[in-house]
Amino acid sequence: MITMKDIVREGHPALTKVSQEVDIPLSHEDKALLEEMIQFLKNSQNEEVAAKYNLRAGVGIAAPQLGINKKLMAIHFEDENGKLYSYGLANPKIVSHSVGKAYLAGGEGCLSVDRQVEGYVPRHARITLKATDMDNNPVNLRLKGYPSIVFQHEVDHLNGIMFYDHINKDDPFEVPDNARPIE
Ligand SMILES: CNC(=O)c1cccc(C)c1Nc1nc(N2CCN(c3ccccc3Cl)CC2)nc(N2CSC[C@H]2C(=O)NC)n1
Ligand code: NI
Repeated sequence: MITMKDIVREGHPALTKVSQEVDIPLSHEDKALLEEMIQFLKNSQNEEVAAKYNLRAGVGIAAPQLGINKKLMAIHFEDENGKLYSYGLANPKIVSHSVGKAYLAGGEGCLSVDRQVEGYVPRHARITLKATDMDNNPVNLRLKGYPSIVFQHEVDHLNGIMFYDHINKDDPFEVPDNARPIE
């Protein structure tokens, strides 16, 4: 099972590299890795399991965070309406996005960053994302709100980008024009 010792932290080269696309259909190894990544997210959100294995809670994780520079990422969470987002994705690509921006009012956290980095992370408000899922099916997702932010955070990891790269250095809490806060 994946635990915090498997997650590389800031300064590890895997986090700033552009990862490689994976072959489709997925190899057994890549599919198994996606399954393990989803299981980690479920474990991290379960109070008992997280306490037992000292896991930090996350709703997304990308293979570079495990030191593996492959374009593989996992997302697992329920939104406020109880809609389940649970995906193991290969070669995700943002194919279109809104002009408008959005940001998490609470800022962003990352399993590979062991410190609080203050500031708003401006991102596209809405995105259309294409990818291949764990069963080798094409996925075409139109996302907005919190899900849109989470998917963008993880796609960034596959391109070697950390959330704080987006924070305005002069004014971390500057609200970009036509940006909306996501509570
Ligand atoms: C510094 N301020 C903050 O962190 C921050 C502060 C306030 C609000 C938000 C909204 C913040 N921001 C933020 N909160 C989260 N979680 C909220 C708690 N939750 C969780 C916790 C416990 C059980 C189950 C669950 Cl579900 C896990 C997820 N996650 C992310 N990110 C950035 S996008 C990828 C995602 C990620 O998984 N990071 C590890 N950001
Ligand atoms: Ni992260």
